[in-house]
Amino acid sequence: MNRVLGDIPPQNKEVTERARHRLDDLTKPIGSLGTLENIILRLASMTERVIPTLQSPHVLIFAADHGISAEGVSAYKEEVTEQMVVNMCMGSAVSSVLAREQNIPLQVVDVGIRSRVRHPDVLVQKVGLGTKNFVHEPAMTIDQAQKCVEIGIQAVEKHVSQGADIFVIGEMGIGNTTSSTALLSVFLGLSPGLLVGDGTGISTEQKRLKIQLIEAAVKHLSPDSKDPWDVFRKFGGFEIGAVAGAYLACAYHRIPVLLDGVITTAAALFACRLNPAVKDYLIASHESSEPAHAYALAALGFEPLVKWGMHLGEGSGALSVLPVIRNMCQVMAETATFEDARVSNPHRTHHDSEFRPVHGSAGSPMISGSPTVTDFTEAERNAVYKAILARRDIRSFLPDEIDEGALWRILAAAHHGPSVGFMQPWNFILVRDKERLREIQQTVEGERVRAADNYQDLKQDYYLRLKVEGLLQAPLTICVTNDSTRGGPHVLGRNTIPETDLMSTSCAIENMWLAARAEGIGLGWVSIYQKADIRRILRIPEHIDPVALLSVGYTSHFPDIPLLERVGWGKRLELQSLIYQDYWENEEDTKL
Ligand SMILES: Cc1cc2ncn([C@H]3O[C@H](COP(=O)(O)O)[C@@H](O)[C@H]3O)c2cc1C
Ligand SMILES: O=C(O)c1cccnc1
Repeated sequence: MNRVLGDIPPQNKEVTERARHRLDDLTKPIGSLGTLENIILRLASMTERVIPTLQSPHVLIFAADHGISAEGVSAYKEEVTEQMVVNMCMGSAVSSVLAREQNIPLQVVDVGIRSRVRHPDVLVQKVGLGTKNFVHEPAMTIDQAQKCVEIGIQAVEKHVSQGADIFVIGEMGIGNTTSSTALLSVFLGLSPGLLVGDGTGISTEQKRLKIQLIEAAVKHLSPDSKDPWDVFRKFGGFEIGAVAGAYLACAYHRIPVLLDGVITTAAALFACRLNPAVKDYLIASHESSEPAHAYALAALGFEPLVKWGMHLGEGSGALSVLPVIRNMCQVMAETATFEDARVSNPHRTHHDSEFRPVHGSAGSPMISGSPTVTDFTEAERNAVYKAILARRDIRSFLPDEIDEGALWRILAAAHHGPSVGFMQPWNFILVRDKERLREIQQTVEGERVRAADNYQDLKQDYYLRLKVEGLLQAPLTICVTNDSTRGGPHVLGRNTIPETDLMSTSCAIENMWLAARAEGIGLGWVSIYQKADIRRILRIPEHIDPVALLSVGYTSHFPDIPLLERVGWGKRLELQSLIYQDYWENEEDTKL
C-alpha cells in the first residue's frame, strides 16, 4: 500500500497541451464539445497519450455488510446485500445488464458480507463479517481498515496486468449510505441534516433517525478529521475502503476510473485525503439525488457529466456514462483535422500547427515515446521484425506439397499489399504442371548462360556456379503478373509516375515473401527470363506483364545471412551511410 500511496504520478501538462492543440485542429468550432473536451484532455494527461484509447474497461463491485443496518436506517434488510450479489453474478442486476450490453467484464468482490455468498463467481476476501455498529463503537480496527484498502489495490492491479485500461468501481452494502454520509459529514465538516437523503427509499421517520444516529456517533467517537484513517475506521465500510484502494491503484497505474454515486464519492474523498494526487485520475460520471453527493463532488472540484436523478449505486451511473466517454476517444482519433479535410480554419496558419513530439512512459503494450496506444503487443511487434530480418531468397526446396491453408494466407498477404489508387494490378498463376515448369526452366537456363557474357574470366565461372533457381525442385511456382490497365486510364496517384503499378505489384510480392517466411515456407524470386517466353508458356496476354516467377516450397533451412553474401558476391551496405538529412549529401560534403 505504501508503494501505491507514495508514488502517484503527476499530471502530464505537455501531453495535455498537445491534446488541446489537436482538439482545436479537429473540424469543429473550438470548444464545441463542451465539458467533454475537458474529459478528453484529462484522459490524455492521465494516460500520457495525445490520442487516448479505452479499449478494455473493467467493472469491479465491492460488497460488504454494515453493523449500522441493525438500526433500521435502510428501507431494506441486511440480507439483501448477499441476495443482490448473487443477482449480480447471475447477470440480472442493473449493473450486470449495463456491463453485459457493453461487453465489459464484471467481478464482484466480497470484502465482508455477513453470510456465505451463494455464487461461485464471487471473489471472497472477507475482512470481517460485516462492520461493527458505529453507534456503539468504531466500525472496524485500523488493521481491518488497511486490509480492505489493500484488497481494492490488489483487485485493480490484477486486472491492470491483464490489460484493463479504464475502471468502473461500484459497491453493494445495505446501510452504506449511512456510513458514507457519516464519513462525508466529518471530512467536509457539514451537518448530517444537510447531507442525509432518501437512500433506498426510507420514511421521514427513518430519515430523522438516520440524522440523529450520525450526529450522536460523531459526538461519541470524536474522530480526528485531519486523520483520514481515524475517520474511515470509525464510520467506514469494508467495501468503501476497497473502493478507495481501487482508486489509489488506478492513479498509481495512470488508469482513468469513473466515480459513481454518493458511496463511491465518499470513498474517493477518503482516498484523496490519503494522497490528493488521486484526484487527477478520477472522472465524475453523474450526480446522484442524495444531497451529500453534490457536496462531495464540489469538495473534490468535480462537475458531474450528467444529473439524471439516479440513486442506485452498483456502478450503474458510471456504466451509463461510460459510452459517452469512450465515444470521445473515437472522436479524438477519427475526426478529420481542418488540414486533412481541406476545411478552412480561421484559427491556424499552416506553420503553427507543427508541434514537438512528446514522450510517454514505457510499458507493454505501449511503445515508449508513442503518442498513441499501439495494438501490437511487444511479442507481435518483434514477430514482424523477425519475419523481415529472417526472410531469405530460397533456391533449394523439399518436394512436399504446400499446406493449402498456408498458401491461401500467403496469397491473401499479397492481396493486402499497398497499391497506388487501390488499383490492385496483380494476378497469381499457380503453376504445378511439371511439363510447363520444365519449359520455364529451359528458358531460364538459356537466359542464365546468355547473361554469363556480362562477366569476364573468373567472375564468369563464379557466376555460372551460382544456383539461380529451383524451379524443378519446388512443388509450386507462382507467376505474379501486373496489369497496368486495371482501374482504367486515370488511376489516382499514377498519372505522373506510370510505373507505380509495378511498384504496387512488388509490394505484394514482398508481403508474400514475409508471410511465407512466417509460415516456414521458402520463396525464391526468379527473374532471369524473357517475358515473351513466359507469356507464351503461360498463355499470358500481351498487355499483361509477368513480373516475377516465385518458386515456393518447404526448405531444409533458412540461411542466417543471404546466399550472395555467404559466397562473397556482395555484402549489406552500412545503413548509416545511406541516410541523408534534409538534402542529398555529396560524399565530399561529409568528408569536410
Ligand atoms: C435491491 C437493491 C439493489 C441495490 N443496488 C444498489 N443498492 C444501493 O443501496 C444500498 C444503500 O442504501 P441504504 O443505505 O439505504 O441501504 C447499497 O447497497 C447501494 O449499493 C441497492 C439497494 C437495494 C435495496
Ligand atoms: O448515490 C448513490 O449511488 C446511492 C444512493 C442511494 C442508494 N444507493 C446508492
